[in-house]
Amino acid sequence: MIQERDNSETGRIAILLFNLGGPDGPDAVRPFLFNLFNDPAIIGAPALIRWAIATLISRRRAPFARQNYALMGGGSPLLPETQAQARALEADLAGRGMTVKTWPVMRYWHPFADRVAAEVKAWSPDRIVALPLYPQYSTSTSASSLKDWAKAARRAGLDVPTTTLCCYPQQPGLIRAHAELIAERWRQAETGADGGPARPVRLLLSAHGLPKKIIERGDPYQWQVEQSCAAIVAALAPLIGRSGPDDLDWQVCYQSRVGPLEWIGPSTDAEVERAGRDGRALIVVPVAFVSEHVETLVELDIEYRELAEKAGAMPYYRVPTPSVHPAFIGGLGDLVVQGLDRLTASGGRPVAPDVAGTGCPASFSQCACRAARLSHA
Ligand SMILES: C=CC1=C(C)c2cc3[nH]c(cc4nc(cc5[nH]c(cc1n2)c(C)c5CCC(=O)O)C(CCC(=O)O)=C4C)c(C)c3C=C
Ligand SMILES: [Fe+2]
Ligand SMILES: [Fe+2]
Repeated sequence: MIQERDNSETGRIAILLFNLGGPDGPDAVRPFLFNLFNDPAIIGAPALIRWAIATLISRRRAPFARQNYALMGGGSPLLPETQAQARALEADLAGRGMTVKTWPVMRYWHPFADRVAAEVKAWSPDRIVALPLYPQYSTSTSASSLKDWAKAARRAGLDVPTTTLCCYPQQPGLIRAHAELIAERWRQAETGADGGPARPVRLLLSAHGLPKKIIERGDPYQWQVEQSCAAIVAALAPLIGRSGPDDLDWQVCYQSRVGPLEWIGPSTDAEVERAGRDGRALIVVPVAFVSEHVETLVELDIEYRELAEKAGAMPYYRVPTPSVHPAFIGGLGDLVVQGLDRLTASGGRPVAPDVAGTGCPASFSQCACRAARLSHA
């Protein structure tokens, strides 16, 4: 349901859309990788050792990563995708009578937080909404971006009442967008629309993985991914004429493993192979990304598709990310309105938590829903 606002009530609102960032050309691949591996949220070693590790890994990984980015024209589409989401969100909120300006803020490549903080200060907003484009909270993503922003805002002398959206693993618009996008592919798969005979279908809900030790330290990411997946399958079932989640063949799995550490599982590649052994067609859904980039356009569309062909898990359908799906953008709009309401109710200060019953497993310092005293949406 759209929540209406009138302009005089809301003032000038700056919305920050946080994401990871991606190289904008071949020369940017190595410095982008360096920035990523030099982040203490990714490699938790002392600064000098981390710098040396980041230098080494980025040098080694760059040629291989460059080949993947070359398959998308040399650079990442993540920034243009995020800019399209920013325009769509501005249009959604304009339709509710709100004056907003939206900035993408990237963690490891341009536009960096320092530049955006200077631009936001020059625009002179009355309030700021910090909205990570990560539905599921992780210390390695949302927390890293929010810390980076807090430092940049201090350096820029930007001191404006701010509401921070922690995470929204079950936000109804997000879930509906996923379910509708899956349902389209499901109908094609079940009718054998690609020319082949229809086979039983397995749904793989694939999220970016994380090293196990990050989860063991209390990061709520995996728990929230599982919450998203359960909600998506529950919303999907009636759209495809099933009685509920138990009436569907579905599996949560984790992609994009990097480095020698043990990562959470099951891995998406192992699940693709298992689907082949079980004689299943596959529908693969990226559940932790909200836009297209190397992990979807190369890893899911090329690498896992090839694996599925080899394993006999065909046909293989990849569901698009929520991107500018109206239900998803409307859901982001609702989150913005709810965040601003909390800020108003608290007179500009973070509000008392509504965390009872969320079951969030994170320790106090590790999930913004508690640290920033916000609730899960
Ligand atoms: C849910 C989102 C993400 C989590 C969690 C995450 C953790 C994480 N990532 C790496 C290492 C790499 N990630 C890379 C690309 C990449 N990662 C995400 C999202 C999450 N990462 C996105 C959206 C992208 C795409 C960037 C783009 O192209 O625009 C890469 C670079 C690609 C490559 O070389 O494979 C690396 C490296 C780690 C180590 C990690 C958790 C500790
Ligand atoms: Fe990543
Ligand atoms: Fe939490």
